[in-house]
Amino acid sequence: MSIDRPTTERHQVSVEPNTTAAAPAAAPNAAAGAVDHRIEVSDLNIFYGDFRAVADVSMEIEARSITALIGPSGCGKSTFLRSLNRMHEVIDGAYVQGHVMLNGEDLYGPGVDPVAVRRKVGMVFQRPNPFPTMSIYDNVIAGMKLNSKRLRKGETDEVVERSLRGANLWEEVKDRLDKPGSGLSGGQQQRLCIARATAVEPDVLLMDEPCSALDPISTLAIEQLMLELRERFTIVIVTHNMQQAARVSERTGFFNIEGTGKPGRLVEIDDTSKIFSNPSQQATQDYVTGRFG
Ligand SMILES: Nc1ncnc2c1ncn2[C@@H]1O[C@H](COP(=O)(O)OP(=O)(O)OP(=O)(O)O)[C@@H](O)[C@H]1O
Repeated sequence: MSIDRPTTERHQVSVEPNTTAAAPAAAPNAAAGAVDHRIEVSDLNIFYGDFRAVADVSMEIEARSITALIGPSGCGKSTFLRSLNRMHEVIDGAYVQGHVMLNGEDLYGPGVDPVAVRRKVGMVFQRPNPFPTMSIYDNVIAGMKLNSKRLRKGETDEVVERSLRGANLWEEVKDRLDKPGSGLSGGQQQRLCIARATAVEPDVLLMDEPCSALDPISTLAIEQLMLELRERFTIVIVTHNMQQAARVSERTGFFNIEGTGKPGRLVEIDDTSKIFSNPSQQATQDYVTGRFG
């Protein structure tokens, strides 16, 4: 889409799901009575003007787990992901019909402020996009500043350290926090973007092909980080890399498209191990075994 295209990364045949990522029966650290950050999407249709890009999606996204969205190019994965924090609305003429519930609140309900939605539902993009001239420190607190709260230095120091530690970046940058974020490697920049997204303590983290611009070592670091972050956040990731979906996610949703000009649809969503070994739908089987896409 006009949103970033994937690079050369393509899915492979014969993907072995990583059973170590198997879904815990209950959210790992969901305290009794705590609000769980589960998402319920019902009858969601997403339009760019007259064009319906995504049709009739209903799904439940489990709290504090990783849900991967896979499917061929143009089937609407990024569009759907962006609709989960109303990010698609930055495109003129884009709108949705349907409901996205988070913590019992409809993110599309009357009077709901999209900026408030994006505070609860953070996003990490395909290409690391730290503010280039801003220091590492200021990058981390950029979102908090936008939220307009006046912050004391002691407070921000604490947030910066906590967020960078949480993104497994602290040790690498603690001695150069005043240097520009653009001076970091691609993988470090992506971890900086994750620190920035988590600094505002969102409930949900959306990741749109977060590793597709990274080398294998940095990819591994981000995947490891995702497994740690799922203890605290509900994570939804779009990926073209089926091994990645199998390695990190507990649930996988397969989207498909019948042809050019047709809307993308959710074919099925299930436990990742089932999607890759014994999916319910033939189209899913064909896709995960590399017969098309
Ligand atoms: N800004 C836009 N205006 C109009 N149509 C758009 C826009 N962005 C995306 N689309 C269309 O919406 C459909 C879904 O695109 P989307 O990028 O969400 O699919 P995708 O599955 O994420 O694709 P890819 O894997 O190639 O990134 C496509 O037909 C695309 O051309």
